[in-house]
Amino acid sequence: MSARDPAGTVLPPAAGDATPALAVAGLVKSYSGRRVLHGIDLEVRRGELVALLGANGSGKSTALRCVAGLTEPDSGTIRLDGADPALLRGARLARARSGAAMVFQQIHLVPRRTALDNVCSGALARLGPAALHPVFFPRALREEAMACLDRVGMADKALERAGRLSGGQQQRVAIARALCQRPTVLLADEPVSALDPSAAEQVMGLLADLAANRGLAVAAVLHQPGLALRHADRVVGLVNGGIAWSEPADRVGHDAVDALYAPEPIEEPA
Ligand SMILES: Nc1ncnc2c1ncn2[C@@H]1O[C@H](COP(=O)(O)OP(=O)(O)OP(=O)(O)O)[C@@H](O)[C@H]1O
Repeated sequence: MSARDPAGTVLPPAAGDATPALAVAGLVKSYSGRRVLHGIDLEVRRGELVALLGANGSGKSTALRCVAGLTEPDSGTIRLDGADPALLRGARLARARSGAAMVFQQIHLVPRRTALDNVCSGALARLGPAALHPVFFPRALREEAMACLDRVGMADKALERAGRLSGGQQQRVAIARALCQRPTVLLADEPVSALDPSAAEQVMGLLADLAANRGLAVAAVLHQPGLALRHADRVVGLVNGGIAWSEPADRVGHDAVDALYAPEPIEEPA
C-alpha cells in the first residue's frame, strides 16, 4: 500500500521500494479477430511521467484502456501497486481498480455543477453511488476536494460552474477529480489535444509536477512529441501495436520520433 498525505495523495516511496506502481507484461488485445496490441510490456514507477507516442491506430489508447479496466485484454498481466485486478473480486477489486484514475481529451465534467462538486464525484469509487449527488457530499470530502483543486491551482475557481471555465481550466479540474479518487497511477489519454499551446504546456507541467513532487506514476498518451520530450521522464514509442523503443526523454533522438510517424511503404504490384 502506498503512503499518502492527509489529502490522500500518494507520497514518494521510501528508498528501496522497488514495486512499480504499474507493471504491464505481455498485453495482447484484438478487436473482431484483428490484433491491435502485440504483447506490450510497460512499467511506470512512482515519481515518473511516461509519455506514449505513436501514429494514429498504433494502440496507445487501447493500452491505457486495458490498464484502466475499460477494455478487457485477451492475455497478459496488469499489476497496480503489485496487485493483479484480474485475480480479485468485490471490494478488493474495487480498491485495486481505484488505484488507477484516468483523464481524457474529452473532459466530461458536469457543466452545471461547480468545479468543487465535480471534483467530489471523483470519490465515487471509494464512497459508492451516493458520491454522485452533491447533497450527500460529506464535509471531509469537500475539504479533500478543495485540497485537490488547490494542488492543480484551481482553488479560487472552486465555486465556479464547470461549464464556464476555459478548456485548460476544465482539464485541471478533471485532473483534480482524478486525484480525489486517491490513485497511485494517473492515466492521461491525449490530455492536452484540445488545448491551446500555452494551456497544453501548463497541464503537462502539472502532470510532471504530480509525478515528481506527489509521487504519482503518470502515463500520458500524447500527439505532441515536443511536449513529451520536454515534460516526460521516459518516452515509449509504439508502432503497429508493439513497443518500438522506450528511452529516457533526454536520449530520444528526432530520427526515432520521426520513424514512429513514417507512412507505411506502399507495396508495388508484382
Ligand atoms: N472499440 C473498438 N472496436 C474495434 N476496433 C477498435 C476499437 N478501439 C480501437 N480499435 C482499433 O484498434 C486500433 C488501435 O486503436 P487505438 O485507439 O488504441 O490507437 P491509438 O494509437 O490510440 O490511435 P489514435 O492516436 O488515433 O487515438 C485501431 O486500428 C482502432 O481502429
